[in-house]
Amino acid sequence: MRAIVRRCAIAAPTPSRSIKDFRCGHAEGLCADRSAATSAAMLSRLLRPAIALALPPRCAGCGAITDSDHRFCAECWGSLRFLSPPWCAACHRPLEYDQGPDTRCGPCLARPPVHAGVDAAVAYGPVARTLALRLKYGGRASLAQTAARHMIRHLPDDAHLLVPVPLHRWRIWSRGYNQAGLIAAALSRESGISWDGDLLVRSRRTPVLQNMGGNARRRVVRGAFALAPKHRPRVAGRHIVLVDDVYTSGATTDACVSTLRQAGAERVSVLCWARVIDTGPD
Ligand SMILES: O=P(O)(O)OC[C@H]1O[C@@H](O)[C@H](O)[C@@H]1O
Repeated sequence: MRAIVRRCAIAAPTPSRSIKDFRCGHAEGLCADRSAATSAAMLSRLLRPAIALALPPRCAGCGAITDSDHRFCAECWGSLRFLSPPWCAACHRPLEYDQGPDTRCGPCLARPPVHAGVDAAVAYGPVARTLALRLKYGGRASLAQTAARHMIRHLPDDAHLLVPVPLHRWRIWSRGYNQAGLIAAALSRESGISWDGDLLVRSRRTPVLQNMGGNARRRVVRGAFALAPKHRPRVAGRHIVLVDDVYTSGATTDACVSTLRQAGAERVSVLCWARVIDTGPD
């Protein structure tokens, strides 16, 4: 886990900012004209009190007014389950009690994972779900930063590159953004580690996974991801952190991890906002 959180005042290297990022307000730090940037900063300083009055910071869970941005109210905060050890040595699924550092859970013993660990800030529950839905379907881009601030403590120290789980281009077209890309960009700003949202692509459309069991999910996402040969040098021999909003069965991230490993990535860790913990068998 990340011992020291590095914070950057300016945007981290973003080799692949695309139009969707600009639409979502992620263009800070890109202003070429210095005086324009200064004027914009002054205007923003002047308008801040009025904006704070009209649009006060709100809890990401229930919408109650909070004292600052990216906070939860006391009730929602208290209901979040932050994930930490004891957990399975391979997939970090929480264990009921500490059974030693090398203990693996049943699913990891039955099928050794392709990833180098799965971490999530919180267990999937009502508040975690609300944040994820508002970010994904409600256009609340700033919630990516709220999520990232809680995910960063799980960022591996030796991570080289953050790669979001991609959406198919038609889904980007209809939604206007990739929620995983927004989280990766926010994590990049907070940690200083670069992200690349164009490297991995969803090369074919996949149905919405809701109401599907793990096996069905695996079937529909198998072979759905690709990495162009020209991008291989970016991942070869690297420790990649794959970023997503929600981890349910792991079908989506496993398919992405396999693609990245086939492209030469040395290790691929998974980092999500929320993880569904009690997934039963199919
Ligand atoms: O593949 P699993 O982990 O089952 O489901 C999680 C995926 O399903 C989507 O809604 C999420 O955004 C995430 O990409």
